[in-house]
Amino acid sequence: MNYFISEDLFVLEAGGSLPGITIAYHTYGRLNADRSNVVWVCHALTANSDVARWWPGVVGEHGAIRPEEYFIVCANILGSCYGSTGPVGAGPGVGENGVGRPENGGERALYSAFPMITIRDMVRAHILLRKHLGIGKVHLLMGGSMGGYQALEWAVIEAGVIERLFLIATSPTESAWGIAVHAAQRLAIEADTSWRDRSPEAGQKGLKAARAIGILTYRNYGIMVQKQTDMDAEKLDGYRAASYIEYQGKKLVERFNAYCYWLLTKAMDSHHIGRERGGDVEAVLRGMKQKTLIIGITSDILCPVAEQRHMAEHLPDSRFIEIDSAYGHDGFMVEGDKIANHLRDWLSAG
Ligand SMILES: CC(=O)SCCNC(=O)CCNC(=O)[C@H](O)C(C)(C)COP(=O)(O)OP(=O)(O)OC[C@H]1O[C@@H](n2cnc3c(N)ncnc32)[C@H](O)[C@@H]1OP(=O)(O)O
Ligand SMILES: N[C@@H](CCO)C(=O)O
Repeated sequence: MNYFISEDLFVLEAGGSLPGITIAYHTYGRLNADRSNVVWVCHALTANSDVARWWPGVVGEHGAIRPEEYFIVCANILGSCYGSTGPVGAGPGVGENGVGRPENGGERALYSAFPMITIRDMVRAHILLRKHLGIGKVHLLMGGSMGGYQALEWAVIEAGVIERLFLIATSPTESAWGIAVHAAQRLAIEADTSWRDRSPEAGQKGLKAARAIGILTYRNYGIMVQKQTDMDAEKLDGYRAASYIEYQGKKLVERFNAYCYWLLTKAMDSHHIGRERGGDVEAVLRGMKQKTLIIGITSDILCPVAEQRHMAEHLPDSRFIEIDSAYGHDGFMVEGDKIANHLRDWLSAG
């Protein structure tokens, strides 16, 4: 893990500011002589900069994007808890779920006093890092779900820097459905009596419930019935599906923080590539010149394929592919091999 620190005032889109920011990031491979082999990956809500770990089929030694060929960068998003500036502080020593203390002058936690951020703020932080790394062109910018939100924004903001795009399970605006899901998740966090305590443990029960709500939208009816149906017809309690959902909530609490989750769902709600650009999403898409691969997952109930098809219809130079996966929205991470095959094929077509 590397850390980039910018000591300049970072003015936020919604009106607040941060006195400086820290960005935690991973790189894999080497920049080639003419700096033309950069692949930048934007991660989704609860992932982190170690993309080779969470997207192994797609990025890494055995993936479509290999460090032998590309200089791969992935940065932890602003507002998260994996080392970048966020509600629980930043820098080495801050634990993933915010528990721990910053070392080496790392930033202190602001908790609920942390200002509102948007997807554009995340992108502007990535741009600072891009410049710091001496990268002039990004050959391929890619992301799924909220990672795709950042990729789209970045491709609009720096049209001359981003050469190609790969977008999966994502959309040019947050849908009313997504906003409603996030509102329900924040209600769960806010209902926790420890919420807003000035502690990294605040809101953990609420976070568990919020993740449980999220899982219902990251999966779907089919996979739940297929994997979690009880065979014991005599049961009256202790069902597998209930235990699965509870376990998923508990697992997230061990690696994520309620303040960050609350803040990042707000940032997702703000996603709209037409904002301050005339409001016309289709016109903004038509103005994007990058060669773009778009993948939708047929069973995705959070960002349904209709959203990706809509993007493909308006982006001037795109290839659109639907993949079948039982996993729904999270198929964008689980189906690494299928995704890698389409990505390789698209990249080799030039
Ligand atoms: C630091 C890191 O961990 S790096 C990766 C961190 N995660 C991210 O980056 C975010 C993106 N990743 C994700 O959202 C997820 O990891 C995904 C989508 C890729 C895969 O989800 P998973 O939870 O691993 O898969 P799945 O839904 O099949 O659940 C499997 C887990 O549920 C458990 N489980 C399955 N059925 C049940 C049940 N009935 N009751 C209780 N537990 C159950 C399994 O034992 C397994 O546990 P484990 O994760 O401790 O091995
Ligand atoms: N499972 C994903 C969902 C959001 O795309 C995550 O936790 O980041």
